[in-house]
Amino acid sequence: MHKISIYGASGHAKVVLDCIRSNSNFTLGYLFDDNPAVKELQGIALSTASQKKIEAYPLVITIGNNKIRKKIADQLQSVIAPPIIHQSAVISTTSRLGDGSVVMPGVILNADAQIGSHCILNSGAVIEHDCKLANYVHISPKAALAGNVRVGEGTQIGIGAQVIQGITIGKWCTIGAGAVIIKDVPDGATVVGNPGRIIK
Ligand SMILES: CC(=O)SCCNC(=O)CCNC(=O)[C@H](O)C(C)(C)COP(=O)(O)OP(=O)(O)OC[C@H]1O[C@@H](n2cnc3c(N)ncnc32)[C@H](O)[C@@H]1OP(=O)(O)O
Repeated sequence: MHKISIYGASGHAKVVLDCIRSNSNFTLGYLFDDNPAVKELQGIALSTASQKKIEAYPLVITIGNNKIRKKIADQLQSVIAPPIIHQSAVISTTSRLGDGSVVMPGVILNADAQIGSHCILNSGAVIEHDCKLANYVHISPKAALAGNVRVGEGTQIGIGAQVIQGITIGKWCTIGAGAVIIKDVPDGATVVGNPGRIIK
């Protein structure tokens, strides 16, 4: 079994811990958090993030906010963990997942999809064939991307949102909960509703 450390004692971390527990290849190494006031998560004691401990095992950054996850990843001098995949996820053998990415229960990742590093594919998300997601993307629970969708770095697709086939969504966008995206979305936009409209 390979030890994996996690950085960020958050609610998101609890689900990543479940993913680690569901996977016979991995067991928990250290658990870190920036906030010295946080002492434990689910009864697991936090470790002091000394460089020696940070480097001891490959790391997954368990911070849901995409910008903060990127900031921490840029700061840390550590080997990043291979993708952590809950055993209930259905992952095409022809798809690719970058290091530091996490795949929550019930995800479907279909043929030839390519997922960057430090991404979150959250519970029950569907990522169809040939989708391409850049680094630090978060696909929230039950969101669905049809075939050939492109998603730029740091973008969050909100819970239950749907994106039709062939759409390109830019970098650091926010797609609102339940939005239906039928047109390309420029970098940095916030889009809500059905059909999706830009509000920021
Ligand atoms: C495991 C987990 O928990 S993963 C986390 C999953 N979480 C999500 O998916 C959250 C997604 N976030 C949202 O949907 C948010 O509402 C956002 C980011 C789109 C907008 O948030 P804010 O920037 O704070 O916008 P705000 O709440 O001020 O709303 C602005 C306007 O958009 C509307 N609006 C906001 N969100 C939505 C939405 N999802 N669908 C339709 N309209 C919306 C508001 O009603 C408001 O309209 P008004 O100006 O006519 O009053």
